[in-house]
This record gives sequence, structure tokens and C-alpha cells, in this order.
Amino acid sequence: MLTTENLHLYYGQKEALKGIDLAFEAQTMTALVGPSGCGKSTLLRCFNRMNDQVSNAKITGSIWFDRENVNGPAISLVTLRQKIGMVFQQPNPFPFSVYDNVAYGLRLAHSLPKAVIDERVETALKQAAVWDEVKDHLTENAMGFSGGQQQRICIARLLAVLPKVILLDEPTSALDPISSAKIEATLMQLKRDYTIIIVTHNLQQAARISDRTVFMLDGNVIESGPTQTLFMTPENQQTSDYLNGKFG
Ligand SMILES: Nc1ncnc2c1ncn2[C@@H]1O[C@H](COP(=O)(O)OP(=O)(O)OP(=O)(O)O)[C@@H](O)[C@H]1O
Repeated sequence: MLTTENLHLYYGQKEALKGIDLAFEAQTMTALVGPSGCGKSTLLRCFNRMNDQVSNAKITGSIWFDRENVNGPAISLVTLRQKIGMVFQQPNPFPFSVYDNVAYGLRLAHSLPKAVIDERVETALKQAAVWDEVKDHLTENAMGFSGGQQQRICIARLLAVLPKVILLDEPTSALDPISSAKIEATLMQLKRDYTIIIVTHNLQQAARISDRTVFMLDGNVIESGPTQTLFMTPENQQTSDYLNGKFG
């Protein structure tokens, strides 16, 4: 589904990713964990070329998605970001109605009949497990909802354009525990149909919801594997020390 080969990323002189070789499986949730500054967000942002916006960022090596080179000249950024969508730490709905938020990408990419857009908006809000809370308020401004509801509206906005991969950068760290639990439950449902990569500082969260975990340190992947194995019987001493809270 998604692989990296000898991926390096430099911010000016600083090498933030030092030769990453990873394969992400379809219908699997992979957690990226590691101490602050180890390169988790940088790696995540490579998958849908968000680092293009950073003027001093330079990438070498390859990322393959559906047999296409993500960094190749032939790739369309609009199509790439529709197929590989991203959810951020802070919910970032547009200052429009709930309906217009979720319909936004659909209207951009296609000229679909209103009935089809209505159906896709409803399906996406149901998939994001926020339909029951917003169905009677679809014309209200999305920014007027709680942080957790806003985050699920953002997930619905992404789902409406039928992505294959969902990238999440600490999606619950700005939310209260109840909202976080709802997002986790939503992600558990979504991983049946999507490839999910989540950056999290919360090791309990990674252990609860991910199938695979990648432990990074100083721009390198130290260890990756099934979450249970990595947490219960890490092969590397640095992984063990990090999971046991000896540094981080
Ligand atoms: N735009 C930038 N310019 C220069 N250096 C950067 C830039 N963005 C990130 N870095 C550096 O690259 C390294 C990796 O940063 P990154 O944000 O990917 O780490 P992270 O593991 O996601 O950290 P955190 O958990 O704190 O979010 C850090 O040393 C960071 O300071």
C-alpha cells in the first residue's frame, strides 16, 4: 500500500529522517511513537507531501503509494491529498456549516448532483461517528461545536472524498478524555477499511488501538512490528527503555 525506501529528509543542514525503510499494510493502523523531535511528524508529512510547504526541506529516497512515486513529477498533489488525507492535532474545520465542511472536497473535485453530495455527506458523518450529534444542525457553523465534535467533522470531511490512507498527527492530544475515547472508537471502526498511520505521544493509546508500532529515535526507525510484540517483548534495548519511561 505505502512504502518508503531509504528516505532522508533534511531541513537545511539538519537531517531529520536518516534513511527510513518501512512498509505500511492496508487496513492496518500503524502508530509512530518516539521522543519529541525524533521525526514522527516529519515522516507523516512526507506521505502527502506536506513538507513541500517547508522552504528548506529536501527529500531523497522514495515513497511508493499504489505503485506510484509520491515524490515523482507525474503526481498530482490534489489527487494525492484526496487519496492520502490528514487530520491534525488541533481540529481545523472551515468557518462554514457542518454540511459545507464535509461537502467541500466533493464540490472541489467533481460536479456531483446535490442528492449524491447529500448522501456522501451523511455517510461520511456516520463513518466518523458524529452524525447523531450533528444531523439536526447541518447548517450551523462547524466551529460552534465541541473540540471532539469538530475533530470528527474534520475526519468526515476527509472521508467524504474517499481516501485510501488516513494520516493523523496527535489527533486527540488537544481533546478531553471522553472526546479522545470517541475518536479512538471511530478509528477502530475505520481501520477495517482504511490504512491508518497515527503519530501519538500517548503510549497507552498506541497500545490500545494500533496493530503495528514503529519506534523512532533521532531520525531513525529503531524497531517496528506488531504492537503487542513490540510492547511486550521489544528486541532493542532503546525501545525497551523508552517504553519503560527511562527517557522521552
Ligand atoms: N521546519 C523545520 N525547520 C527546521 N527543523 C525542523 C523543522 N521542522 C522540524 N524540524 C526539526 O526536525 C526534527 C524532527 O521534528 P518532528 O517535528 O518531525 O519531530 P516529532 O517526533 O514529530 O516531534 P514532536 O513529538 O515534538 O512533535 C526536530 O529536531 C525538529 O526540531
